[in-house]
Amino acid sequence: MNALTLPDIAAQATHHAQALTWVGMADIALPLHLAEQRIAGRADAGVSLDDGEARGIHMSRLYLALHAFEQQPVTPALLQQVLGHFLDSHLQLSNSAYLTLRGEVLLNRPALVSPLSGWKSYPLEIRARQDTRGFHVELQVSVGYSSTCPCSAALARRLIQQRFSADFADQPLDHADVLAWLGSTQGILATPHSQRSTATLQVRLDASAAELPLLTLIDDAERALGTALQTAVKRADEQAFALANGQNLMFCEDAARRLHRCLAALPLVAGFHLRVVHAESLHAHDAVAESQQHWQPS
Ligand SMILES: Nc1nc2c(ncn2[C@@H]2O[C@H](COP(=O)(O)OP(=O)(O)OP(=O)(O)O)[C@@H](O)[C@H]2O)c(=O)[nH]1
Repeated sequence: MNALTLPDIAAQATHHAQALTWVGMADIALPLHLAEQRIAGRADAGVSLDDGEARGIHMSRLYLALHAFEQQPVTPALLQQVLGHFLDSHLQLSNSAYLTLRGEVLLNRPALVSPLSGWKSYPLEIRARQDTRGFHVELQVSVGYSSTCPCSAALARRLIQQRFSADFADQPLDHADVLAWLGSTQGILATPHSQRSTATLQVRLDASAAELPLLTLIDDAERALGTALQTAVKRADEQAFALANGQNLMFCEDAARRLHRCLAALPLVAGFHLRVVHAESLHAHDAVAESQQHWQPS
């Protein structure tokens, strides 16, 4: 029995004519080349079914077109080529093609002070679309960082001032006594709260972008925040991290504004959306801020 003798249900006419917005496959396992590494990816591949009379699309044609990612790094040109295959293999059926790739890259990050390094993971998503309006590609990546509450820091400082005032009332200030007091927990009696935080950055690339600016996006965002999560940490690194947090006190609004400025300065970015989530240690809920520029949800 060969393909010619097998019934092709997809090619039949349907009894309930209706065009469909998206038809395809979700969560396909797929190796991807990104950031000069091979990662375990997942793909959602689909097309619109504009011919409402046609029973179905040809799933295998979309699936086989994904093989192109096995040999080459993911670039806007490759995404456009694969979407072109989706449409070419669905002539008269589909006007729009969609592809979402998901995965995470591991980047080796140096410690702040010690000569150590370790791996940090960055979840990412790439969404591409080819339709009558043209080719459209978005890159999304999540970046973890630390945020120390500026209000909490100010309140802690006030308590320290009050304790200082009480402990050194009615006595001349002695340098050695003050130094010892500064190093004691009864002197520095309050600390501000910090939280592990996440920025989810989505950028829509300009049509002329030849590469996905994954590393630039991550590096620039971490630089803008100043308190990226660390990997290998010795005490010297932890002390440097404490200093970085103290010098970068951030409400979620502050983090969002820093990142807005950072994304607005990136070349070949036509629009962006960002969302920061501070998983509060003061509350049992999160503090969240969003910002965007020239952004329409896809
Ligand atoms: N359209 C459609 N196909 C499905 C679905 N679920 C499973 N399939 C199967 O996907 C398989 C591949 O479909 P096609 O790409 O049309 O396969 P084919 O007819 O051998 O390939 P072509 O000759 O290229 O059309 C078929 O065996 C379908 O039964 C579904 O919900 N919709």
